[in-house]
Amino acid sequence: MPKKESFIINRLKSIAYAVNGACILIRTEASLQVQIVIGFIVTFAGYYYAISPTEWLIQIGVIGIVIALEGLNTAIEKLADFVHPHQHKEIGVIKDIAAGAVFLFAIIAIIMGLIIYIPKVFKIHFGLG
Ligand SMILES: Nc1ncnc2c1ncn2[C@@H]1O[C@H](COP(=O)(O)OP(=O)(O)OP(=O)(O)O)[C@@H](O)[C@H]1O
Repeated sequence: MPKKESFIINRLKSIAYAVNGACILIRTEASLQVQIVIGFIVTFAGYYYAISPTEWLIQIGVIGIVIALEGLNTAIEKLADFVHPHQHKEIGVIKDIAAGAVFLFAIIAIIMGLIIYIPKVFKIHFGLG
């Protein structure tokens, strides 16, 4: 009977697998790379417009959710291609739905960004508010 590995060894292995997955995503997925660049741009904007600690928490949370959703979308696309490598109407619908979920949250993220930044832009650049 194979020796059961300790709880800690198993957890460390899980972290190593997850880090490997994150590296694959960052290296190979253009859409995720775009999201990361946008994440850096809004982080710069956060410093520039001196957003509050609560706004930082919201902004970092939203960036994290967008990147995580993009990663899950990629996993669904790869799974769909592996299970059914040829064109199929249902595979198309499955991929569209996965992409649609990311898109819906991206719209929410943009609205949240506008709510945070529009008053600051008007105050700093137009002296209003
Ligand atoms: N096997 C397929 N059968 C039917 N339609 C497909 C299939 N593969 C892709 N499609 C259609 O093409 C769209 C784009 O699919 P694709 O896998 O290229 O994703 P993508 O959004 O371009 O992702 P990425 O650029 O990250 O690879 C899908 O949303 C779907 O409508």
